[in-house]
Amino acid sequence: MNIFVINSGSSSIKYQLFIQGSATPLCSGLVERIGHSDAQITHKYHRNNKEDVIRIEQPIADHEAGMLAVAELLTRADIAVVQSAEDINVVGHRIVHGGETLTHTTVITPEVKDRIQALFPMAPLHNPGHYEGIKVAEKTFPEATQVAVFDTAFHQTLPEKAFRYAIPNTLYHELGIRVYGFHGISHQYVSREAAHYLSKPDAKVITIHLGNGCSMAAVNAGRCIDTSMGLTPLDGLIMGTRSGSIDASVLLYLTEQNNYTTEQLKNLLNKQSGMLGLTGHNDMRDISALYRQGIVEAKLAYDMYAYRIKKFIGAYAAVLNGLDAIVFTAGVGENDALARELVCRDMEYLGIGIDIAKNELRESGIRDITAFQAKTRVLVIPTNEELEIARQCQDLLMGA
Ligand SMILES: Nc1ncnc2c1ncn2[C@@H]1O[C@H](COP(=O)(O)OP(=O)(O)O)[C@@H](O)[C@H]1O
Ligand SMILES: CC(=O)OP(=O)(O)O
Ligand SMILES: [Mg+2]
Repeated sequence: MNIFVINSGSSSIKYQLFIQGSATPLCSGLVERIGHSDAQITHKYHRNNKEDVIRIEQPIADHEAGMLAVAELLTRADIAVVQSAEDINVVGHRIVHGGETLTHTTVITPEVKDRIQALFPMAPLHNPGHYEGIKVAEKTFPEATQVAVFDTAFHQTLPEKAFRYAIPNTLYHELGIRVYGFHGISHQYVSREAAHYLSKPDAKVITIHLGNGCSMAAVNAGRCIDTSMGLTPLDGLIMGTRSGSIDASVLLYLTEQNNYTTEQLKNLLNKQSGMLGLTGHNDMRDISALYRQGIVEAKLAYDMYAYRIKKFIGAYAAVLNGLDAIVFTAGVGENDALARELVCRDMEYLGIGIDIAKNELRESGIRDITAFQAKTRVLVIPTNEELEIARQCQDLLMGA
């Protein structure tokens, strides 16, 4: 069985093709900077037992165009990862928002598609791209079983005291307004990897997923008990273009005093805020370069970014009533030593400290950057949402 996994984030599409049971993909790739004229596809595949890479730079207007380009690469005769589209048996899709009804990995039916579409307002940067991805995959791989794996599923174990908002009960019961939480596929994967690494199945772990979107989870013995995103992937940490937590009155103020429309507010908080709003850039590579040049906006933005994470670490150490490890993951978490250093600075009270030299090393695999004799382990664990999705597809279809 060949499983093709599609992970579309807000700014990128990642994909991997697995043979059932193998953790090493036949090919993998990344479409970056979707919506920009200098978008890029990096496609890696194996030929004659060695890895080849193709890089294509071309404008990619949206997720549909990105998906079409990927589908073409997969079956391109000169690469021949698969002979034809029929060789793909399963397509696993990452779906950010499953709401209250789509709580487990499931085969995609017309009804599932309708529900994903109905959730567009709750994941405006994501579910529309996923929906396009499903439509393209159905056309390109008509023989394959399409499977949805939800970012919200891992957070279904949150206790009610953690997932409810203190607003009238009817808004929860009638409209489903509650904390759902996101990046669950990643939090699940890295928290399990951390527990293995620590040889401690009942480990208390805080996972910190810092990509374009950023979120944290408190995981106790493999069960998620709290998380920083909410009804939508806007709440919590400061992100590339999203504000994270903000007093809801700011929105009322802007509406009443400055005539902002809901469309303007949506754009403001989702697309113009976060690191972009503070520095004019949303890619941490650009912002860290500015930080090192001493640009004050970049310094303040990094300090705010790290400070918000610190506050959640404190909160989650409290709700876990203990802490074995914190885990950094995703694009920023895995690559940005400065962000990790600022987060872990002055955290001795919680037993957190990092080895500055180890923090700067660039190595693949799990990295333990804990300072000598610090009580809480600080780990950098590369996430692999695609492998987690492939495993969940396999479990669903093989009945494991
Ligand atoms: N070497 C690096 N240093 C700092 N940040 C990086 C580096 N590489 C990638 N990033 C950051 O990772 C982000 C993308 O993370 P990723 O997890 O792939 O996000 P998403 O899934 O939301 O598209 C980029 O916006 C960039 O800021
Ligand atoms: C939920 C979310 O924000 O996802 P991503 O980080 O992939 O945009
Ligand atoms: Mg992501």
